[in-house]
Amino acid sequence: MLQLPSEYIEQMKAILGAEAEAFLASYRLPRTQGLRLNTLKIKEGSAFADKLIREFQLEPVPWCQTGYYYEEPQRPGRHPYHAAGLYYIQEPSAMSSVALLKPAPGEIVLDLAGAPGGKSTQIAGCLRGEGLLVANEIHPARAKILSENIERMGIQNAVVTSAAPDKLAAKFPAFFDKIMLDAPCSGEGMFRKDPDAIDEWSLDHVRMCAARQMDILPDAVAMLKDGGLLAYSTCTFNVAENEATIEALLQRFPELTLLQTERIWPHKQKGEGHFVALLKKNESSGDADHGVDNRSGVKAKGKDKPAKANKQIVEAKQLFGQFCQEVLPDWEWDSPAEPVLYGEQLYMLPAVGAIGSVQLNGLKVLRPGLHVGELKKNRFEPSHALALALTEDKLRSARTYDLAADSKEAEAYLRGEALTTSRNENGWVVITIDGFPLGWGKESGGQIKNHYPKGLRRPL
Ligand SMILES: C[S@@+](CC[C@H](N)C(=O)[O-])C[C@H]1O[C@@H](n2cnc3c(N)ncnc32)[C@H](O)[C@@H]1O
Repeated sequence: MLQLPSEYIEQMKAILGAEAEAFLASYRLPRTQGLRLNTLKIKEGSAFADKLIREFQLEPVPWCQTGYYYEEPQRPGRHPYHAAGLYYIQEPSAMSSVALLKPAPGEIVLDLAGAPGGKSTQIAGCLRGEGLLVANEIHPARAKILSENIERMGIQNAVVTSAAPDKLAAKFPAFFDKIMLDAPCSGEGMFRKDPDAIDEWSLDHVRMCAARQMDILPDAVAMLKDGGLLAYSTCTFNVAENEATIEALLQRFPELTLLQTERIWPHKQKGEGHFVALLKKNESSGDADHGVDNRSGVKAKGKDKPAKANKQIVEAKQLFGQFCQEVLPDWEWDSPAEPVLYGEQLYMLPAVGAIGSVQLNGLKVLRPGLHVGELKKNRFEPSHALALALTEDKLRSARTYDLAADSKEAEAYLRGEALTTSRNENGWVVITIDGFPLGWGKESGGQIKNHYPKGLRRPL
């Protein structure tokens, strides 16, 4: 049984009254674990989705259509399908906030406190490749993990930034249709998963978290379009960081209306616990759009760009085009995108909602759209992100080498080893498992050199 601070027990008794006993008894039960299918790669209701459900003995999460529970001893996070981005491991109650926000294809959405990426990848699934996701995380090391998860899930229409909320708000006033703020909190719903979180808990810490949430929220409000929706969530139970924070926010911003709140309790539902509030920013009567129209900004800058930079982009596009002819004949962009070069790295920035390279200037951007590849002295080297973004339709006539998920070869590839083939082909090849892309290899003379990123390789 976990040792809970007496002040925490008192707090929960004050909130829950007669229910507190059942709540406290939930600490004797094992934590709940879940995963969310990546609908950018697997169709809901498909034979493959059914196979995964059987293989990992998954049970549906009631509040999220793509969410499932799994139980020990299943370890889906260790399976090669995880490396292929077929699902995201996520605590089931954490799936509730995006389910309430309901991002829709074509919308411009911000995930303000995004790492490690549970909500961001769920939002991207809802957008289905159309629209734009800005996934932000203030802490650089955590932003890197967020960026890797965006890549693994094969998301094309996301920009990953690492900025403090006020810096982001200065760049994106009244810009987003929907904003998710999964706020840093005292994490009372994390105690079963991470007993160390109990040591960090104190009433002072709760007060500090509530104050920090009130620091971040005005920046979220500033970035929301009139008529836009804001989902605020925490994985904590106390009132100060939840209902009281929302109350203070409504007092300060009369243009906000509270539409709904939801709580998941571990003694009532199968989940570790979550709070979410959905707020609407009312339409203002006059100056409707305070958004910076950056389409014109991008164009103006485009004209001013040194000829050399434009020439480089044209060359980069040509090299990528040649590469596609040879390796990915069916490649097509799912939605409009603008090529951008960061040094030798070619990205495709979603041309949605007037976001442009100008607007990103001055921000730490880890991923300005899909990383397509690197230019290396008149040759093009494809990026890992490009492989992971390949869907069935784009792989149809691609050069591939398929491995069975349970094969020794799949394990060897994930460890970074070369593969031996009996075929006589040369050039870049997409390594797939059971038809899903896992990374790149380069084939020559019966050998496939391993291009799985070194940082992702599994130890022997
Ligand atoms: C609850 S976690 C986000 C989890 C994430 N939404 C997910 O679903 O995977 C809160 C995040 O807020 C970040 N954070 C901490 N202080 C912050 C601040 N002052 N402003 C914005 N974000 C902050 C933390 O680094 C952490 O990654």
